[in-house]
Amino acid sequence: MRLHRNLVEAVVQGLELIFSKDTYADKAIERLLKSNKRWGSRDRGFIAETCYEIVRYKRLYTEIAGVGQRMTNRQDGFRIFAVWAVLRGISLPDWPEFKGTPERRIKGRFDALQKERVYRESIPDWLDQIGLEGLGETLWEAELSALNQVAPVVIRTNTLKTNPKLLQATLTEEGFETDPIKGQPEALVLRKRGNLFKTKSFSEGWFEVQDASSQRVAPLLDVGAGMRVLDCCAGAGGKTLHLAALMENKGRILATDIYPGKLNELKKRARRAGAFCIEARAVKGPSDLKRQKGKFDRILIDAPCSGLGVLRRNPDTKWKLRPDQIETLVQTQREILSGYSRLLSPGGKLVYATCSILPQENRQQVDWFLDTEAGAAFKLVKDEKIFASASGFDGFYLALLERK
Ligand SMILES: C[S@@+](CC[C@H](N)C(=O)[O-])C[C@H]1O[C@@H](n2cnc3c(N)ncnc32)[C@H](O)[C@@H]1O
Repeated sequence: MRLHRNLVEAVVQGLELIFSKDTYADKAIERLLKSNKRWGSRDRGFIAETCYEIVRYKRLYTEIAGVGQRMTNRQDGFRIFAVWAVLRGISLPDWPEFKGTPERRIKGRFDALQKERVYRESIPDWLDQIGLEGLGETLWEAELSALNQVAPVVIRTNTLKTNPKLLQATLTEEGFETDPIKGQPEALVLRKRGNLFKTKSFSEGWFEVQDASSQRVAPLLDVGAGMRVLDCCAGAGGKTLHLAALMENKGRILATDIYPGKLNELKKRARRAGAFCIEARAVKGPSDLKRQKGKFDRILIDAPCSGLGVLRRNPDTKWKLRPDQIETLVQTQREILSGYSRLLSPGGKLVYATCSILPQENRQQVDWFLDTEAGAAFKLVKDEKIFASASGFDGFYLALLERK
C-alpha cells in the first residue's frame, strides 16, 4: 500500500480533532470528509477506517509512540500514525515527519504490551476494573476483543414499504450484496461496506440502518395494530420506526425525548419511512404526561446508557466516559423506570433496554425496580443479555416486564 500525503494529513488532522479538541469521532470524520469533495470512496474509506482504528487502540498506540493520550501537536499525530502503519507492515514514505521512526522498537513494544489487557485491548484502568467486576475475566476479555472489531453494517427492511426479498434484489441491482440473518426476518447484513445512503432504496424509505441486536428490541414489546404505545426515550427514532412497522401503521405511538433536536430527526425519518402513526413530542419528564396515566398498552424504555455494548461503532466512548457519568446514568435510568412505568395500563407490557453490557445498568436495574413501590405492580417475564462476543452484533440488554 502506498501512502498519499493528503490522506495521511487528513488522518492526522482527524486525530487532532478527536484527541485534543474532544470532537466526537463521527463528527470529526464527517467534517474531514466534507472538506475535500475530490476524494473518492476508497480515499474516504481509508481516512475513516484509519481514524477509527487508531481511536480504538488509542492507549496502545500512544504508549508505543511515546506520546501523551491527549495529542499536543501535529508531530504526535504523525508518530501515532507511524505506529499504526508499521504494525500493519506498510512502508513509511521518506517524509520528514517519519524520519527516524524506530520500526523494530515499535514491533518489540507491541509484542511486550500484548501481555497487558489494558494496553492490548486499549481501555482505561477504571473502566477495565468495572468490566472485570461486572462480567468476570473470561467474558470481559472476550467482549473487549469483540468490541474492538469493525461492526458489520446491518439494515432493517421497512415492511411498511417493501419486503426483505424485494429489498435484497433491489439492493443487488444497486450494487450492494446482502445476506439474511437467521431468526431475524427483516434484517440484512451487507457483504461489503459502501455508501448505502446514496441508493434509491434508501431515499424511498425501504430500509433503515440498524444493528441486528437493536432490531430485537421492538418485537419483544409484542405490539399489535391499534395499540397505544409510548416510546419514552425515542431519540432519533430507530426503534419507533420499527414499532410503527410492526403495528402496520395502525394505532398511535407517542415518541418522547428530552431533546427536541433528536425528535426532529425522527420526524424526518418517519416521513421517509411512511410511518404515520407516530406523534413526536419533547417532554421534560413523565409528569408532562400525567393526564395519560394508565392509558398506554405498551411502553418502551430504550434508556440512556454508557453505550459500552456499541463500542465498535463509537470507540471514542472508551475515552470520553467518566466514572461519575456511569453513576449519573444509573440514577437517570432508575428515575425513568419509576416515572414512566406508572403510565402503563394494567395488563400492559413494558420493555427496558440498553446498549450496555454492565449489570448495574441492566438486570440490577430491573431487580431494583421490582423492589420499589412502582415496581411492585410488575413482574419480570424474561430478559436477555446480548454479548458481541457471542452474537457478532452489538451488546444489548432487553427485559420484558408485565403490569399485573
Ligand atoms: C439509547 S438512546 C435512544 C435511541 C432511540 N430509541 C433509537 O432507537 O434510535 C436514549 C435516549 O434517551 C434520551 N434521554 C436522556 N435522558 C433522558 C431522560 N431523563 N428522559 C427521557 N429520555 C432521556 C436521550 O436523549 C436519547 O435519545
